[in-house]
Amino acid sequence: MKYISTRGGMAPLSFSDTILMGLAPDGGLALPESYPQVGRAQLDAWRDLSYAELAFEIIRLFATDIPQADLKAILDRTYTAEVYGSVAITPVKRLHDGLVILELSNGPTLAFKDMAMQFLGNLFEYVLAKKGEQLNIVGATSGDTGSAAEYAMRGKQGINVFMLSPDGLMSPFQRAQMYSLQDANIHNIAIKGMFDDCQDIVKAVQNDHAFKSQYKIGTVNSINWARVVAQVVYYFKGYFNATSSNDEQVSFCVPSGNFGNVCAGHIARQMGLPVQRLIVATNENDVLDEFFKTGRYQPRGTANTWVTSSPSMDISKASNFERFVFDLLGRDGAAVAALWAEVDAGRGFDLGDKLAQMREQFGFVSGKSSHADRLATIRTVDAEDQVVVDTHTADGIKVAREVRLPGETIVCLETALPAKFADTIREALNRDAPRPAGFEGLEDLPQKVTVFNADADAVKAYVRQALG
Ligand SMILES: Cc1ncc(COP(=O)(O)O)c(C=O)c1O
Ligand SMILES: N[C@@H](CCOP(=O)(O)O)C(=O)O
Repeated sequence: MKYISTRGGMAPLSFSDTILMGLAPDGGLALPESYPQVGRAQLDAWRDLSYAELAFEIIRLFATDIPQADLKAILDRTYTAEVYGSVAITPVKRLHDGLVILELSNGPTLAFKDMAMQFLGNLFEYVLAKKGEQLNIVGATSGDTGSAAEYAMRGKQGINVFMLSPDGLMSPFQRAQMYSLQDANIHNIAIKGMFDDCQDIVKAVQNDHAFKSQYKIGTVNSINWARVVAQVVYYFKGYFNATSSNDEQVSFCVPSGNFGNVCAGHIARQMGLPVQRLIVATNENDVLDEFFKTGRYQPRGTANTWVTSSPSMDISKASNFERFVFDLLGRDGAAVAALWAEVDAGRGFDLGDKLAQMREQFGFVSGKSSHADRLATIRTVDAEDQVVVDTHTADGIKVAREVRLPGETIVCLETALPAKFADTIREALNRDAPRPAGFEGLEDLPQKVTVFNADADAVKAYVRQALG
């Protein structure tokens, strides 16, 4: 399997080279030349596999340059009950009205990011050792990618992490999770701005080809194909867990910001997983909801991106959306490059003529949620089902209930645990969120962070100095 760029300007690359590359040299994102097709016989054979076995069956279709025994060993040591709290890895629970919650947040940092990031940490270690190389990651987070990456990469040989986060905008728990790490290979940089400013800096660093090659810069954001492919696995597992036969169809409702999670769902559907609809749920930052309702894609600047109580989705420029548009446009890289030139010029674009195709061929629908909706959903799920959900998962449940069709099975992706967003849970329920063992006193630990303006050159100077 070889990888190409969404902007059409990259010679095909192997899986291992793709995951070390980050952004493609033409500024696009990597995708496989085609999606492997999974038929009924394969689904039947996969239904009862363990999570690690299923991950192996799926990822080996994409990671064709890694010897199978090595890939299997990496996956066996990644998806364990010790790391994810149970042998099920991603159990499901059913709400009284039949909605299914797919638990993705039982990993070390209490968010769905651990599902792919733990794999990426082990994969980087393996690939770097084979190639005798090192990697310096410059990443961006709105709250959860950062801690998941730092926990997955801390102490790893040949890897340094420089993680940019929006200064003062993450929850106190999220800040403490990242900034309390004192490992020598972890560098936290708070940017005076929002997540989109951080991600713009990451892309500017990636697009400085001389700097990128001199300092061996890589990514852990969903820019990195390995993140997306590892997320494809839990759509298959969620489907098997939520159904009793491969004759059934399900829909997935996905709290969305950078579009990486639902992009993995789109790829699972393209591979042949029986997915009826992919429901994109946004918070008040509703650029994606606007797109799926009107076809108009108009990313907003920092001044028009709101600080909300589902802060990890405070994103107005969804990186992975480009991967979906590439498929929507029949994989025409030149057309994608032209659309993103419009985006870079601040004009956005209009694909209103493709609305029917988005719904019928690709199964996408969307909805949005507000602070009041979030609080109401947290309260009703607690009262009716005795389950406390986090603010982002609540956005998904709200939208799923709003758009659900008669008889439709909707799997709502749980993207974080409520302990990470304690203030809003207290506001909704008038009591504290349950806090998993091991996180007592987290916010009282000493913190280490450097603050910069949203300036790519300042970040590059910091990286240069830190690497000596
Ligand atoms: C808790 C939580 N929910 C939802 C999202 C949105 O996911 P995505 O950016 O993959 O769309 C994020 C951030 O990515 C998150 O951290
Ligand atoms: N919500 C994310 C934003 C970055 O998303 P990614 O999937 O591209 O890493 C976060 O928590 O940082």
